[in-house]
Amino acid sequence: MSGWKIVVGSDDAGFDYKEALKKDLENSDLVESVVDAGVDASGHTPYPTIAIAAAEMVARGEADRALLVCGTGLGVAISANKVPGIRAVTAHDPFSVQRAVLSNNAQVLCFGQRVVGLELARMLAGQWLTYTFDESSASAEKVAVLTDYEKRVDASADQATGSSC
Ligand SMILES: O=C[C@H](O)[C@H](O)COP(=O)(O)O
Repeated sequence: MSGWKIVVGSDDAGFDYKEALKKDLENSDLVESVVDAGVDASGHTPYPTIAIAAAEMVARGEADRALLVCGTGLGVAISANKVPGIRAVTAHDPFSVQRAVLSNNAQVLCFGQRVVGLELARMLAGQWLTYTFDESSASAEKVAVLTDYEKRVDASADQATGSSC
């Protein structure tokens, strides 16, 4: 592949880290493009708005991955996980970041600016870029349980509304 297409986003509590991580991503050979879903320096958009917008970009295939920051990394993860097809995690240690991709095929990584040091966050984001989920791994059938569940929920919603497609 030519490089990751990444969308970054944060609320005001994660803005400084989002800016620093965005710069790192823009300078990485492993990254093809970086889109910034906000906020800007004076922005006060609530974290769910930003996280959902970024996760929707991933769900639509406009980005491969999202890197999201709020105060704890929890709110952006909860929000991104509301978007069908998205697996978002908060991870502040190297093993969890690695397994988020290799075990869970998570497309969204979330950090808490009030939780993790900036240099550790930068290092973790750099490592995150080196991992790719192996669709032939034993983990794939476990992740498929999630996608199958989402399909079933979708199908029952369609049935309830009488939609046929
Ligand atoms: O998860 C939420 C985030 O940490 C957010 O940045 C801060 O939210 P709060 O102001 O409601 O604590």
